[in-house]
Amino acid sequence: MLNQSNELNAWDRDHFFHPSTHMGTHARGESPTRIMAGGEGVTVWDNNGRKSIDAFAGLYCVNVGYGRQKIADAIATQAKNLAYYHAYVGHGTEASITLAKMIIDRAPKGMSRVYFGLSGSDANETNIKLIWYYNNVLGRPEKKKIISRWRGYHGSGVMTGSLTGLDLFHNAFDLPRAPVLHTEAPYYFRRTDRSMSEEQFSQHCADKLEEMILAEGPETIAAFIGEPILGTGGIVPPPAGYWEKIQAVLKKYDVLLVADEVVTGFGRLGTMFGSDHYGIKPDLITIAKGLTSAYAPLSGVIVADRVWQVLVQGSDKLGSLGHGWTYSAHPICVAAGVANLELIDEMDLVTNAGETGAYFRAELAKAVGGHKNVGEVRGDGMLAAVEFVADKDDRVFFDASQKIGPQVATALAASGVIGRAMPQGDILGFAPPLCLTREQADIVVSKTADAVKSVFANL
Ligand SMILES: Cc1ncc(COP(=O)(O)O)c(C=O)c1O
Repeated sequence: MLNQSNELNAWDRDHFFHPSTHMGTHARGESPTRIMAGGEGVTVWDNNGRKSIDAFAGLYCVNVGYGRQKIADAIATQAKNLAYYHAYVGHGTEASITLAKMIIDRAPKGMSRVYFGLSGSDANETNIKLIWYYNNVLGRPEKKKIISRWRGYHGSGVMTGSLTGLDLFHNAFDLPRAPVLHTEAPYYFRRTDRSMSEEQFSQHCADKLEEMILAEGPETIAAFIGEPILGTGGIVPPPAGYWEKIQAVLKKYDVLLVADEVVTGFGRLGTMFGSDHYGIKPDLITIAKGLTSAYAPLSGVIVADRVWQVLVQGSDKLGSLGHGWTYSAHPICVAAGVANLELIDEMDLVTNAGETGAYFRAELAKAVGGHKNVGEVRGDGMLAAVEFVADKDDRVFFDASQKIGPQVATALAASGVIGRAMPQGDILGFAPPLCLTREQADIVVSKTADAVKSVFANL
C-alpha cells in the first residue's frame, strides 16, 4: 500500500472517477483533492494530518460520529463468523432479523416489514416497483404515475434521478423519465407571491398538487414521494400546515405516500423519524444513512401493514417476488445497523439532536442572521442552512455564476469546519453528527460568521 501523497494524488487524478465532481478541473489538477485518513467523534483528518470539524457528518450520514469501537467490533465479528449469506428464499442471519425488528419497534405506527438494500437510491427504486406491483395486484394497471417535488432529492439512478427535482441531476442525462411528474417545492422563502402567509402557501402547494392529479386523471396517479424536510434541495422545513394539507389531497384520490427518510430517519430531527415529527402517516418509508451511520452501506424500505397485505396477495397469485439484490440484508451491514441503533439509544442521540440542534440553530441565527446578505437562517433538529441573497429587502438572489455558496463553504473549510454548499442556490448547509456538543456548535458558528464576513468583504 503506497502512502506517498504525491503518488496517490497522481493516481487519483488519473484513475479515480469521483461522483459529483467537476471531471475536467479535477483531472487537470485545477481543484483540490483531499485524501481522508481518520476520524473521531465530530472530527476528521486527512493524510497531511489536517483536522476539520465535520459539520455535515459526511453526507448527513455519520450520525453517531466517527471512530465508534462498538460498531467496528460488530462488523469485525460478523466478518469473521459469516461475512456473507444471501437473504433470498427465506434466508436470514441473527443480525438481519434483529435489525428488522428494531426498525419496526422504532418506526411510526402501522409499519410491519423491512426490505433491505444498500443505498437510498436503490431503496427508492424498490419503492417504485412495489407501488407498481401493488396497483397491478389491485387490478389498477393505469395507476402508475409518481408525483415528486421540484427540489426533492431521492437518488441519482434512472428512476430515482427522475424523482429528484434538481436540474444538475437531470441535465444531459435525459431525465426525468416518465412516469414521473414534479409539483411545487414547499419552499416558503422562495414563494412567488410574497404576500402569502405560511398556511396560505401550504394551501397553494396542496391546490397545485390537486390540480396536477385532476389534470392527469386520479386513476393514473399511484404515489407521492417527499422528504419530511427538503434536504439536498436546500434544507427547507415544510411551511405550517403543509403535510396536513398534502395528505388530505392524497387521501381523497387514493394516492400512496412515500416518506423519504434517508436523511431524517433515526433521530436527525430530534425524533426517531421525521414522519412522527411532522404528523406524516406514510405507506412506505425510505431509510439509509442514519441506519448504520454509514459504517457500512445499508438502506431499507419500511412497508405499512396495509400495503404489505396487498403484496402478500400478489405472491399468492404470482409466486415469489421477482425483486432482490445479491447484497440485500448483507450480514456485515446489518450487524453494523444493530450496533448503531443500540449506540444511538445508549448515547441518547435523538434527544441531543433536538436539544443541541436547537441551540446550534439559535446561535447561528444570532451570529449571521443580521448580515445584509443573509436572507434566511433555517432548519430543524440537527439540520441548518444559511441562504445568501444579493439584496435582503427585495429578496434578490445572486447569479449562480458568482458561486457565493461555494465561496463561503470554501472559506469555512479553510478555517477547519466542513459545511456544504447545497447544489441549487447560494445555501450553506449543516448536518453535524448527532453527538455534537454545545462547545463544538459554538466553534462552527463563530467560524461560519468569520467565513461569511470574509467572503462578502471581498465581493
Ligand atoms: C432524501 C434522500 N433520498 C435518497 C438519497 C439517495 O441515497 P444514496 O446516495 O445512498 O443513493 C439521498 C442522498 O442524499 C437523500 O438525501
